[in-house]
Formats: sequence, structure tokens, C-alpha cells
Amino acid sequence: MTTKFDFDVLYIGAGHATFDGAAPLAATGVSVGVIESGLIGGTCPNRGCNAKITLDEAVKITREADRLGTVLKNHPQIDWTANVAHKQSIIDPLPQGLTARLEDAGAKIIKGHAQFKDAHTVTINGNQDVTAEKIVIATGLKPHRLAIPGTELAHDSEAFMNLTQLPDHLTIVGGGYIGMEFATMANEAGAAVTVLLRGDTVLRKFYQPFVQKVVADLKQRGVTFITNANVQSFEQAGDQYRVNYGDHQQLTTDWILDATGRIPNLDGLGLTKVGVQFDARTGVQVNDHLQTTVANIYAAGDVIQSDQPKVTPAAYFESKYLMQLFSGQTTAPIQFPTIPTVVFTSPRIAQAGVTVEQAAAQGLKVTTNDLANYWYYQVDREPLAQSKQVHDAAGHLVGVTEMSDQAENAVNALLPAIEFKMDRNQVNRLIGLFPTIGYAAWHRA
Ligand SMILES: Cc1cc2nc3c(=O)[nH]c(=O)nc-3n(C[C@H](O)[C@H](O)[C@H](O)COP(=O)(O)OP(=O)(O)OC[C@H]3O[C@@H](n4cnc5c(N)ncnc54)[C@H](O)[C@@H]3O)c2cc1C
Ligand SMILES: NC(=O)c1ccc[n+]([C@@H]2O[C@H](COP(=O)([O-])OP(=O)(O)OC[C@H]3O[C@@H](n4cnc5c(N)ncnc54)[C@H](O)[C@@H]3O)[C@@H](O)[C@H]2O)c1
Repeated sequence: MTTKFDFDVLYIGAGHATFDGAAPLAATGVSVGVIESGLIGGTCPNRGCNAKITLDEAVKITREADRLGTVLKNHPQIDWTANVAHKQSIIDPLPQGLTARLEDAGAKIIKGHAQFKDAHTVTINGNQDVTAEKIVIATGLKPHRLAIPGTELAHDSEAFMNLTQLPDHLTIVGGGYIGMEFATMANEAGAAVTVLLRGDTVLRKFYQPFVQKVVADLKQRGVTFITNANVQSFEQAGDQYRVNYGDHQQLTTDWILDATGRIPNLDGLGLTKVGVQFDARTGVQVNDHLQTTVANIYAAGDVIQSDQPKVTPAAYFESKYLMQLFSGQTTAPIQFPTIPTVVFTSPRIAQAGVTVEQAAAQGLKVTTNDLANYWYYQVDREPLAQSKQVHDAAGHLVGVTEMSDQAENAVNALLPAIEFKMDRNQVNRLIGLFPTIGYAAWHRA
């Protein structure tokens, strides 16, 4: 591109929004720099998806072992301390592997905190200027913290996943992805769990009848849900903590997880100085080329204002799009494919495409499959397994939502049919391995 600057493209942040595209971009000969203040890989590998799914594996197994109790001789239990050590052994090598992926492709990694000096220059740790023709803001999200007295006594999801001892009683504020996934893990590992909800809705972006079944199951397993909790303050109470909520109500707990959402990570970035428009709550404004209000500055991943869910598949796709844009493979606006989402409760709830609610509004046909009645879901005795398929008037599958232990795999299997609007003949030619969850899902496409 140019020799006027240190780099053709400089990324701020080294998460999925960067590395999935920055490595192949560097491999095309474009000169690429990546600035990272923390661990290479960002949230997903180090304190998000990979860490969480490793801890969850034992949850899935003990739940299944429970159901197959009459078949299995010894009932397994989760050793939380060992589980956290196992998680650490899985994620520890990831930053090094991702560093190699970037550097082997020719990208240069610069460790430190970046702040804009002008539209082409960022200062690292206040003392080193780096210039680039194009700069990508990919700084992700950080935990939102409740603005109440004692908020410093609460912790975030990363701290929970690093707990070497499981607290006897855990209080979780928030009923979103983190609240529900972590309530599931802590409950199965043996902690008493109380979830404090702002209103009475949990996982509001997921199909509510499925969510209600998952919540009812967690209640049956001992998790307490307090609706309209209006959390007011946290206080130290000896070795424990007091949570003041509602109308002079209190509970005592050993550990508090603030799971009230995540907000754009724009600390000390200097966006106002260079004229990049942003909103502190919703993120950096971008157009349909992921370009900010400053022409040579782009943004991708969790940090952008977008209708897409704040999940790795969206960050991955945006990163790949910028790679294509910067290497001259495209000039077209970004066109998002179907971005699927899943909450890793037990069972999971996964969805892609048109939701059941949207289908109702659009008059589309919704079919229900009671998967618990299907023999393959009876192999591991799944009591909670159902799926909903949405078809358009021509019979194309346009949406699916599933609640089951392998809902993520079922939805993955159906993505091509949704994304490429396959007709009946095409669907009929996709013959999956039998017996598998993918086959079972295709059977219903
Ligand atoms: C607990 C948890 C579980 C999750 N589970 C899933 C899941 O199962 N599936 C899924 O799809 N998604 C999941 N997510 C969401 C997923 O992690 C994010 O969507 C994804 O990581 C976004 O990538 P990103 O590159 O946009 O941001 P990040 O991965 O957050 O990367 C941003 C990077 O920028 C760095 N940075 C910030 N400011 C600066 C600066 N000024 N200078 C230098 N560096 C800076 C940060 O240190 C960070 O490394 C989870 C998130 C959490 C918190
Ligand atoms: N499986 C996945 O893909 C996955 C898993 C974990 C996290 N994530 C990502 O991380 C992000 C953050 O997750 P999250 O669960 O923190 O956020 P979230 O937005 O999913 O949920 C936040 C919850 O906190 C509640 N809340 C907000 N203020 C409150 C208050 N004052 N009192 C009580 N409750 C309050 C909200 O009503 C909501 O239920 C998600 O948006 C998601 O993109 C994804």
C-alpha cells in the first residue's frame, strides 16, 4: 500500500476481531501491526468461550451421568479445583499459539496500551508513536459494573473462572448469557446459587418457552431466582457479604458475580481527539464498510455499534471482511451471513435465522419437534429437548431454534440450508452420517 507509515494496517486489540483477519492479511504481503495491552487472543480464548466451555465439559458429563445413573456404576462428581486447573492447562498455551499465527504470517505484535495521537498515529504506553495508513479499533468489551455502594466487592466472569475454591453460596446479579451459563456451572459443581434479576425475564433474546424450561430445571436443582430484585448495595459481613435488594430485603453470600452486561472498552483510547464518533454504552459508530466517522479508521468486533450479537462468529466474520477489503479482494459493503447464537446452559439453547417470534409476526410456518420423543435423544435420556423450524412460503428453511444437550451442533448442521436457502432437492441430497445429531437435524430441515 504505502511506505509513508510504519504499517499499512494497524490493529488495536488482538482478539478474534483482529487475528482471524490480520494473519491472512499479513500473509498477502500487506504490512500489519497489532497492538495488545493484555493477552494475545483477547477475551474469547483467555477469559471467554474457550475457558468457559472447558469448565462446562464436566457439567455436561455429570448431568448426563445422572440421567444414565442406572447404567453407570459410579456417579462422577465435579472437583472444582481440578476443573479450574484443567481449564488453565487448556487455555495457557493459546496466546503463544496465536502469537505464532500472527508472526509467522508476517504481522508485528507490539505489547502495550494504545492511544490515538492523530488519525494515523497511536502512542503506545504514552511513549512510543506508531503510524499506519489504516487503523482498526478492535478493543472489545469490558464488564459493566453496577453503580451502587459496595460494587467493588463484586467480581466479574474472569474472576469466577479463576476461583480455585468454589464458594459455598454464590450470588449472581443478571440473567443474561453469563448469569445463566455460570449459574448452571456453579450449581452442578455443588454451590448454592441465587440469581437476582432486574425484571422477570431471563435471556430475553432467546425463545422464551425454552428459556422457561431451563430456568424451571435450574430451580428444581436448587438455584433460587429472585425477580424484580432492584439490587441496592453490597456490604462486607464478617467473612461474607450482604446483598441489599428490593424493599429492605437482604441475603448473605460468599461471593458475588456482577453479570449485568459488558460495555465498550474505550478507556484512554483518545477517540474524541481524532473525531471518531462513539457511544459509551453501545460502541463505535461504523458504516457498511466498518469504517468509522474518520475515513482511515475502521472498527470491528464487540466494540462496534451493530445489530449483530456480540459473539465470536460476528467478530470473526468482520475480521475476515476487513482482510478482504484491505487486500483489495472486495470493495462491497459487508453483508452478514446468518450469525448463530447459543447459550451454553444444560441443555443448551441455540438459534439461527428467523426466530419463532419473527415468524409469528411474518406469518411464516413454524413446526415443532419434540426431540425428547426421538430415539437418538433417548440414548442419553434427555428430558428437555425440543426444536422449532421456520419455513418460508416456498418451503425453504429460514430459521431454527433448539433446546437440547447438542443444540449447538444441530443448529450448526442446519446453517448451510438457512444461509444458502436450499430447496427441497438440495436438502434431500445432503445425507449425513447416521446416527448423529447432524443427521437428526437434517431430517427435520
Ligand atoms: C465469559 C464470556 C464467555 C463468552 N462465551 C462465548 C461463547 O461461548 N461463544 C461466543 O461466540 N462468544 C462468547 N463470548 C463473547 C466473545 O468472547 C466475544 O464476542 C469476542 O471475544 C469478541 O472479540 P473482539 O476481538 O471483538 O474483542 P476481545 O476479544 O475482547 O479483544 C479486544 C482486545 O483489545 C485489547 N485492548 C483494549 N483496549 C486496548 C488498547 N487501548 N490498547 C491495546 N489493546 C487494547 C484487550 O486487551 C483485548 O485483548 C463470551 C464472552 C465472555 C466474557
Ligand atoms: N454463549 C455465548 O455466546 C456468550 C456467553 C457469555 C457471554 N457472551 C457475551 O458476553 C456479553 C456479556 O454477557 P452478560 O451475560 O454479562 O450480558 P447480557 O447482556 O447477556 O446480560 C446482562 C443481564 O444483566 C441484567 N442487568 C442489567 N442491569 C442489571 C441490574 N441493575 N440488576 C440486575 N440485572 C441487571 C440484564 O437484564 C441482563 O439480563 C453478552 O452480550 C454476549 O455477547 C456470550
